[in-house]
Amino acid sequence: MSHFVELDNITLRYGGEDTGTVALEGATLRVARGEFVAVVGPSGCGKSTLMKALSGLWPVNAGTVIVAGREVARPLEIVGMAFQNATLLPWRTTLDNVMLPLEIVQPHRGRLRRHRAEYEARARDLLKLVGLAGFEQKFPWQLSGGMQQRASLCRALIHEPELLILDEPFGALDMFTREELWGVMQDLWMTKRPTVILVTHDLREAVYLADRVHVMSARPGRMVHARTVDLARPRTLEGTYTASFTAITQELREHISHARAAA
Ligand SMILES: Nc1ncnc2c1ncn2[C@@H]1O[C@H](COP(=O)(O)OP(=O)(O)OP(=O)(O)O)[C@@H](O)[C@H]1O
Repeated sequence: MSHFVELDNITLRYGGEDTGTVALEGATLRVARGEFVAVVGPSGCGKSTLMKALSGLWPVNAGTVIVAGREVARPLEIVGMAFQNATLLPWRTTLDNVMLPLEIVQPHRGRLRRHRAEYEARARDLLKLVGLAGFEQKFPWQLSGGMQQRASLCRALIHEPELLILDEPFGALDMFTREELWGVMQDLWMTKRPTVILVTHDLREAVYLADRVHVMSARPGRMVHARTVDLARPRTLEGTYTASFTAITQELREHISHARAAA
């Protein structure tokens, strides 16, 4: 069966052959369409690098990257991204920040002028879904960090990307806000069903959100363990304290400890 995302035996090196840093070596990851996958691993193991390879932002030295049946050779347009910092443009309102990808990505770019009302309604719907109704005309600096991150999730989804890459999107937030946004993210995913790849340091976050969690080795990174999370959805915060949930986080923790010790 061909998967929506196929990273096969990737090697990626920053810098020259002799002096460079080998960030990934023999990394393989397959994700089916509509799946939610999390990637965890020791610090500096190459998680963000894997996302750069996947999105076409950085070319690989060996191996293949295939998304939606096509080899990735340049930055992908069917991808939405959100990072640790919300990176909203301070001079744009929340609504205009969310609509930004529509000004860049085709076919929306060509349609935006004539169909602005339709697109604006889509942006307002998304903002409502994440609890930001009424904040459309506020500027980023008038929002809390958690609200900015909600807006950045809307921006990542506005062009209805088939693939959503989330690199530590909740990492800079306090624990309560982070937990709240897990629920928001789960709702967004259950409503829109994009394929999601989430990089995180937080094992509770990974298990709460993902269908499957992949553990990477220390650098040079490759996949060393995959754990299916077969807990019913929608998942709840209370559920993260049950024995079946903590058994999974514990198992993942042990794999990460081994990966760190082997470094
Ligand atoms: N642009 C770059 N040039 C040179 N080396 C880089 C570059 N980006 C990352 N690296 C190195 O590649 C390795 C993997 O980095 P990467 O950011 O992918 O790890 P990570 O697993 O996401 O880290 P963390 O968990 O700390 O966020 C690290 O040793 C890092 O220093």
